[in-house]
Amino acid sequence: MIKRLLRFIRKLKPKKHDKDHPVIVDSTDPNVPQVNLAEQTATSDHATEPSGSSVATVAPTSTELVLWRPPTVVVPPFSPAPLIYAFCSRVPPTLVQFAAALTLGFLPTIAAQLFLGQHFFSSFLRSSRLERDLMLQRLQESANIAATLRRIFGEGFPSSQDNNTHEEPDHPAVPEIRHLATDPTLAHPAPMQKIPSGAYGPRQLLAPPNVVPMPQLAPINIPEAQEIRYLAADPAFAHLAPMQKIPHGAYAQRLPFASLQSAAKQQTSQGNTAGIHCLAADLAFAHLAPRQKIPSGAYGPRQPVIPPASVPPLAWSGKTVGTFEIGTPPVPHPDPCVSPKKIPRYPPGLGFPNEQFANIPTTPFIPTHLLCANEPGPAQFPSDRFASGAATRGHSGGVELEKCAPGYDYEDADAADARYEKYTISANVINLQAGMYKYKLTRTVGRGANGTVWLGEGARDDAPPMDVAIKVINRKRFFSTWASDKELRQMSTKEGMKILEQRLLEAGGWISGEFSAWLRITFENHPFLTPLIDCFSDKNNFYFAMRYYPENLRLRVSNKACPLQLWQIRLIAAECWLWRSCIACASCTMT
Ligand SMILES: Nc1ncnc2c1ncn2[C@@H]1O[C@H](COP(=O)(O)OP(=O)(O)OP(=O)(O)O)[C@@H](O)[C@H]1O
Repeated sequence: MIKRLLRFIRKLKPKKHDKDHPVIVDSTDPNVPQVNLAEQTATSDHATEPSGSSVATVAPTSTELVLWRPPTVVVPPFSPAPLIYAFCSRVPPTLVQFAAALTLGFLPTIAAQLFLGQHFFSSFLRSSRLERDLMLQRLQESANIAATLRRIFGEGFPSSQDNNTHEEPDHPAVPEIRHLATDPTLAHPAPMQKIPSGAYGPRQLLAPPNVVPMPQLAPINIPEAQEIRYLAADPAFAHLAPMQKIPHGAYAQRLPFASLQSAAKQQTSQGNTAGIHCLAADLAFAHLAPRQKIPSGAYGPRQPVIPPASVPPLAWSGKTVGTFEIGTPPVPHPDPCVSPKKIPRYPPGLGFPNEQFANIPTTPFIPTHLLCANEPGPAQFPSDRFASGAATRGHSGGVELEKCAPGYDYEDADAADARYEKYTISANVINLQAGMYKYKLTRTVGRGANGTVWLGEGARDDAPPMDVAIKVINRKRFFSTWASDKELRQMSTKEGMKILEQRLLEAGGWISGEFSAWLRITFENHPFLTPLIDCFSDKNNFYFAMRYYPENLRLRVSNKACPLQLWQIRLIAAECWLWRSCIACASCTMT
């Protein structure tokens, strides 16, 4: 009796569904997304019936691997189902479907499967719609990143179509998900990847990937934010790099961009640069989120990586960079035994040089005061510092710098250490000496809104030379960009002087702001912005010395000797974009 019962139950058991079997989709069901239907019908061989019930033979796609598929049945063409649907429009469609299946002669169990399947299918689709919205949002962010990339790298940057072909070939996730699902050591990610149990058969141990073994290195404590870089640069995991670049927790919360932005602002105000890195990585790889939910540690502890010999040292002559880094590494002092040069606390003051500029009138307008970060505001600013009568006109086109106001000892200022001392030009090389440092400026490398950047070699007696870029801001030219010609011409009047005083304060405030922002960047080891090495001034110019970068991003990308991968560029672009979007807030806390 029991045996007969078992045989009967076995008979009732549904047949294992076959991926080649057709799927019944009901286009009248509001829970079935029309997009999917359209895609399926467009890409598959199918017979559509007038009622909207269609039978589609769908080739499995990468998305289907994570989709739960309802049990499948074959619906013969010209089935009476449409008629039944038409007459029973008041009955819930799933029940109608159940009845229809029975009418068509299906076993009750299969009909029931269809009924249940419909429920599962619709509830799954609801969650999948969320995924799709998320995906759309991520795509939008990707588009923004792509726009940033194009802004940085110009039109030479591959379009999004090229991106897809490089980064996401047809079905890159399929073997990966299979591996994860079948690998017992990684079985724990499976539930998060929505892979139904047994979807890929019994889980089997995979052979280890064929990679060069890593030399055994002492484990080091790598901050979370760098994990992504190490993982991708690690030869043992290089095969995972195109798909697996997710730092720990990056997707714990999937943040929309606005939240990312405010989180970045918060991290910035706390000086947490590692946090910003993490957020940037989240942004850069968010498009992978729906498919990539691999918890940290899934691939064992990360190891530091010795850079390939082909990676050239970036800037410091005679020095190699210790690890393969994408962003701005902290600038090492040329000689670790020598304590870094003290950077002046305040920017040098704003004055007028004894130099000829056609647009500057000869009326005496002689500021004698050095502007500092703690300068009093305009109301308390001593108006007598413009010693209109005291100026001596050295020549027809310019004004001379007056001596410092009595009581103001320039030598006492922090900037005094680094003050310009010698300035000679020989054989097209400009020699500068500022404190213990000597600089040889050989050529200009760029021009910005406020000054010119020179390439130079910086040296001090007790340390090896280093490449530096020196931004030279000419005082007079700089000030003339703050005060209009008309305002400068009015300086003989009291009102005109007031305006100029205001302009002078604004200009000094800008220099002070630039200076304090740079100091903060330097002392906080900012990940994306270059630190200040030295800062000094003379009566003509302000000098800001920083590390010299022989390549800009565009050149770096096209450098064939040490090419950047698309994901690295993507990360850099995300960092730029995120940083740019919150720099306004950052600068208000910087200055
Ligand atoms: N550290 C550096 N190493 C190499 N080249 C540099 C460096 N800094 C600047 N340059 C070059 O000099 C150009 C001008 O730089 P600068 O910082 O003056 O630009 P900017 O930000 O437009 O100026 P500003 O800050 O006055 O608005 C850059 O476009 C770049 O080509």
